[in-house]
Amino acid sequence: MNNLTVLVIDDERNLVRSIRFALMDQNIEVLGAGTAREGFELAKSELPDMILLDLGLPDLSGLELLPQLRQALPDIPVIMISAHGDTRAAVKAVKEGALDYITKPFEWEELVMLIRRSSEHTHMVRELNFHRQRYKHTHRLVGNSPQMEQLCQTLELIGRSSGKTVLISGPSGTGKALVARSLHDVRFIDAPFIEINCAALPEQLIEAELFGAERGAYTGAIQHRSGLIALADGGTLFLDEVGELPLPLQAKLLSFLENRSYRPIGGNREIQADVVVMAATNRDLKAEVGQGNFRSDLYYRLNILPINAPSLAERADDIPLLIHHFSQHFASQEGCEPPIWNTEILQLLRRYAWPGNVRELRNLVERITILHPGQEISCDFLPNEYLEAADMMPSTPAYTKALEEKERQLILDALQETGGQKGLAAERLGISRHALKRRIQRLGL
Ligand SMILES: Nc1ncnc2c1ncn2[C@@H]1O[C@H](COP(=O)(O)OP(=O)(O)OP(=O)(O)O)[C@@H](O)[C@H]1O
Repeated sequence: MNNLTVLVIDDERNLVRSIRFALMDQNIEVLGAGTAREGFELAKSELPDMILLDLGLPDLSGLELLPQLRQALPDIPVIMISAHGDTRAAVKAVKEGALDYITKPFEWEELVMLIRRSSEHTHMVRELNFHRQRYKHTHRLVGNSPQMEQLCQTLELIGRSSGKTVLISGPSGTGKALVARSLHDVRFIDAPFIEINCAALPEQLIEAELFGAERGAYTGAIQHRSGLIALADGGTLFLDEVGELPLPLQAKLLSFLENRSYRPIGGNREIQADVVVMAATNRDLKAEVGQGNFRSDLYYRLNILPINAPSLAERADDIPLLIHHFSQHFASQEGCEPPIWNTEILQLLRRYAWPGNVRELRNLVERITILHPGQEISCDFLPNEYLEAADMMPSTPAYTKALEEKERQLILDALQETGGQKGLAAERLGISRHALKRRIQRLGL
């Protein structure tokens, strides 16, 4: 772990000393304060990575100091220290903004785990805030890998240009629709964003949807119908899956892109529309041109400002951040606690190939958040296909061995401390009994 600084606000000097001693070999520096006032001043001057705050202090109670700390230093997580029988107050503190609580006397491993978790949490929150500040308009796109930074920069540049035609390419589920929406947000404050999926409707309907139709233009057209281009006037028209557009309509779209005017079905006058056209495709349009499925003139007309949405495997560095983001999102949607993903599973998911890209990741996180709220998530929670696929991926043997060794030691310690009682040991490790059994078998213990 990198150097961390923890401020312990507790009037038991011995406790501060033993925490300092216990955390020494973890590279964690411990500062101590015996009163609320002293703690508050030290927190402001030293800006520790987290604060351990006792509920009972001589001047103010921990519950009284907590809101002051949250207000002055909202980025620093606070973990409450409670004595036995004081759980109710600790739970109240968590409701009022503390990240967690720990009960005296501590289990040192539990304390280290709590500190580690909360430091990861803070790190993620800071990363997300930093990213959102940097690219104000593209804040919907989560990720801070070099690929995403590059993408956000490109979006800011194109969004501020006067370019009116953009082609967004990339595999399915990489966020092309989100890219289009972010680009729209860079350029417009309050303008329509109109979307159509070219693969979802038959040819005749797409034509009527896009260009509109005059009354009596075809059977069933009993009144004049405005098209989506008219609705998008002054804003953006987003053509999703443009590669699926039938050839006759490709010609009509090309004519619109060239003249920025069109004729509704059955109409005899040209209508002007000031529209930014963003088209997205998961096909290789150039290859489609070669095969005669896509008009080359339309391809070149669309491809003036190309944007490439990278696959998730290409930007695996973003996976932990995306998992954190979606866990928070679904937990707040469901009104539950987000699950806690352990390091092992994050490593495994970084190595997985993600054929369904961010959409697949989002679905996985949704499922796990709903089924296992607030739980610590290890690889045992993953469907088999992930384990099998990740097993096939190369990982360094030294890494795998070190991980196994660590796991073996943790399990042996837990079993020894609980006199070999598997149920208790599993509880101590924060995993299910079944998961513990599987690991014992796998590690040949
Ligand atoms: N960088 C990202 N940050 C946050 N959410 C993302 C990101 N990329 C994609 N998503 C989410 O993943 C899901 C799929 O994204 P989207 O529909 O934009 O992909 P797409 O490339 O347009 O897919 P398709 O080609 O299948 O239409 C959406 O729920 C979207 O919100």
